[in-house]
Amino acid sequence: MIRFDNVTKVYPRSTRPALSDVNVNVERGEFVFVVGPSGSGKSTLLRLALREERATSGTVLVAGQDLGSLSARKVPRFRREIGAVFQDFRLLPGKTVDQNVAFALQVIGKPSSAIRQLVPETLEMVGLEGKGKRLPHQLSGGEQQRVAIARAIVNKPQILLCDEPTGNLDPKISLDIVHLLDRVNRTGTTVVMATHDADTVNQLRRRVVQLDEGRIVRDEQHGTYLAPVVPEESPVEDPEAVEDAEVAEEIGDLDPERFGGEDR
Ligand SMILES: Nc1ncnc2c1ncn2[C@@H]1O[C@H](COP(=O)(O)OP(=O)(O)OP(=O)(O)O)[C@@H](O)[C@H]1O
Repeated sequence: MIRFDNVTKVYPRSTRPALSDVNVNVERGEFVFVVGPSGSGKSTLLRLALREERATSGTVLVAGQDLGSLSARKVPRFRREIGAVFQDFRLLPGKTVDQNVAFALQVIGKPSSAIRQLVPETLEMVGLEGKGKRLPHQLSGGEQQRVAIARAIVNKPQILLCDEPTGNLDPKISLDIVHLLDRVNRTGTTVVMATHDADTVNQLRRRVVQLDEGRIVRDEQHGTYLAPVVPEESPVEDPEAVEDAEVAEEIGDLDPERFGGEDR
């Protein structure tokens, strides 16, 4: 369903490849976590699969299409097969929940009778029944992400690509969202989710593809993820902060209150 053969991606004006000779094959119906530290290439992998970017070399095949030879004119039709969910939800702020989800169908010319049926059905599936008339700002973060998922799946895409969908949510809500994606997967949709979130990866025990500096370093069925430990920053490692501290000390030396200035 998604296949990368020897894929390398070097962004313009960049010397280091964002992805380096990546080979991965995601079968129809799989649920795959793409994990790795910041900058390891997770988003780049998803952008290539969505044809937002093109590979510098190698072949990207998605839903039977070779994306290297797909003309720009055919990209919109290709994207209809694919739902996408992002960390920042990307909802239309002036439209209600119903309208946000319906919009995804209107742009592809679905008749209004189908829209009237599909929108409530999908909102029920994501647990948002009764919230269709609200605007995005009247929802919690977790609920907004459910709207984004409803919008992504309302057209029943073959593939759902999710880039850090739980990045802005607290741990319990994140787990609810991942369980929802798991349910979507069980309806037959292939799901690929990029994440830093080790807890949710370890709860689900699905396939884990781990990237490091643009290379696949691990690919395990029923995998786990041990997120790298980021060393704590030393409070005085910034040279400007050190200079500020020294200046503050000098000013302190001149502080009249500290040196009997009140006697002057
Ligand atoms: N549009 C771009 N132009 C140039 N370099 C880019 C661009 N997008 C990403 N990169 C670089 O490519 C590398 C991989 O970035 P990418 O966003 O794919 O990583 P990531 O694993 O998704 O990171 P994060 O978890 O922080 O989102 C990084 O070195 C990044 O700086």
